Amino acid sequence: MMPLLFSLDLTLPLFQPLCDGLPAEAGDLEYRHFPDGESYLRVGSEVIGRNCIVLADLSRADSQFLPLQFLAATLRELGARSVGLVAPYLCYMRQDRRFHTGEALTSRLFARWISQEMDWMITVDPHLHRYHSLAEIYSIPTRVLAGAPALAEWLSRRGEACLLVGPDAESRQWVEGIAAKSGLPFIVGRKERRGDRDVTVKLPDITNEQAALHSALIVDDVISSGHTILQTISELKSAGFSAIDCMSVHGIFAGDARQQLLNAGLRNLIVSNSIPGQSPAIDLSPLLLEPIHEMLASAHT
Ligand SMILES: O=P(O)(O)OC[C@H]1O[C@H](OP(=O)(O)OP(=O)(O)O)[C@H](O)[C@@H]1O
Repeated sequence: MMPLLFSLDLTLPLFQPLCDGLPAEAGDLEYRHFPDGESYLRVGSEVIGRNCIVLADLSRADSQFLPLQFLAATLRELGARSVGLVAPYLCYMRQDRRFHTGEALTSRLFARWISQEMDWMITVDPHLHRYHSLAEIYSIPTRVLAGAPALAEWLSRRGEACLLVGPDAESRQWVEGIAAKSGLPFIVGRKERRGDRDVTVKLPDITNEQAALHSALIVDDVISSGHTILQTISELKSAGFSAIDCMSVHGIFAGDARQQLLNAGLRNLIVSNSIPGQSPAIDLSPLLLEPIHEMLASAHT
């Protein structure tokens, strides 16, 4: 029997491609709020003995997490055979240690709560910095997919020579992967973060050959406040680059970050459809289909 695909938001750009591609039956879910703001959920589909997949946008997790947990727990109570989570963007990964005494280790707490309600989880390029794998904090089977091949494919379709630029050491993995596929040169900068919106990015010396390209493409995993990219744009402008683009797997764009980046002279802002509402150029659904099948198969064994 086909799996059931549920989401609290049926307008998520990945919902229909996953329904069609898996294929999966769209789960019938009523989700609304009571006048006091509390969530009301009612599952209309018969879920007994069925594999259920929940597609979730976690880019605004503080309002999205509780209804997600209500949904997963309800599917389980109603007799679902398994409940798996597809969270293309995985939130709460940046507080991966106590930087100051007494801080909440939110990455670990979030992972514990998700692991209590879900049987498995698939995500794309989670911010793994001081953790080496999700298994350090998630106790359920997880699968991490790399967005870089999809980014590289977009780049090869565009066919414009450019210098690939990673703003910080963490971005090296994506920039290097894309450079290997495209044969384009790359550099990686050094970032110092002093606060949420207080970062400095310093790029290494740029060779004459690299500068002669005039076109640069900044590659990063996630854009939040946009300050990492703003700093990188400023460095590239000082080095004489006239066409600056930015490509990121996850475009969160907190506040007016998107507009600030465009005002700073960014030519194109290329993001995937992991998060709704950003005119995505890169479709992640082809990446997700096979891993979801594999998770469903292993949930049976
Ligand atoms: O748009 P912004 O608000 O600048 O945030 C996005 C940046 O933050 C993350 O790294 P972070 O600076 O958290 O570094 P980390 O690898 O030390 O966690 C991420 O890799 C981006 O580079």
